[in-house]
Amino acid sequence: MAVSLDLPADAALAERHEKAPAVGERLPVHSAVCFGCADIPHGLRLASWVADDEAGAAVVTSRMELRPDQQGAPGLLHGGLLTSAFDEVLGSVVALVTRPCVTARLETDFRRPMPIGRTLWLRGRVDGRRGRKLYVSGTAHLDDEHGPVVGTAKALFLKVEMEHFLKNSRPEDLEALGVSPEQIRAARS
Ligand SMILES: CCCCCCCCCC(=O)SCCNC(=O)CCNC(=O)[C@H](O)C(C)(C)COP(=O)(O)OP(=O)(O)OC[C@H]1O[C@@H](n2cnc3c(N)ncnc32)[C@H](O)[C@@H]1OP(=O)(O)O
Repeated sequence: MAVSLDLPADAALAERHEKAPAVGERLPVHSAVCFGCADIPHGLRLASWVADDEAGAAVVTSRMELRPDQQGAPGLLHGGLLTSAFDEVLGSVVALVTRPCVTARLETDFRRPMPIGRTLWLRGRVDGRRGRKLYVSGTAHLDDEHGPVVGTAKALFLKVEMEHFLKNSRPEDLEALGVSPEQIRAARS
């Protein structure tokens, strides 16, 4: 049975970490090869900024230009790429609260077609936190931040330890980030 993505009544407010970027700051690319945020030809190339929230929760706004090589139906964005974009935006906003985290469950509702050549503005918010679990939600708007809603998402992210990556990621990618082969071997022994 699918686990609920609804915010539990006893979830705590999820504010930005004291060392996280401030409201208005652009988020740095978190990896030079990330499909979501890096400036690579085949990537989504999302640009993201920290946004304000009345209640003080962590919020991120992201922009995505819809390119001809991202089509599913003729002239329209492939649906899986909206889900990928939400994964990036929601993963980025969660990282303002605590890290590292991974997506455990992500649900997308496709509300309107998304024409190629237009711009998507996505917003992600950490609605609350309970232990390792972070409950997040997102909206995607066409053309500007307050444009028509074309998609919505809800997700659950889980905080993990660095061992998650030391045990599971490809060794050469870890080594490219400065992790030693000894650290990788120790985590896997
Ligand atoms: C600066 C960085 C910016 C990053 C932006 C980009 C972000 C991109 C994020 C990603 O795409 S991450 C890649 C996609 N995700 C994964 O590869 C995760 C694969 N899954 C796993 O590794 C494990 O299933 C996971 C770490 C998520 C959970 O395993 P654990 O062994 O740590 O958790 P456990 O099974 O003990 O479950 C802990 C709780 O979470 C719940 N849970 C676990 N998996 C769940 C799930 N899939 N759906 C719902 N609930 C889940 C589980 O029921 C339980 O609830 P309770 O504590 O209430 O009993």
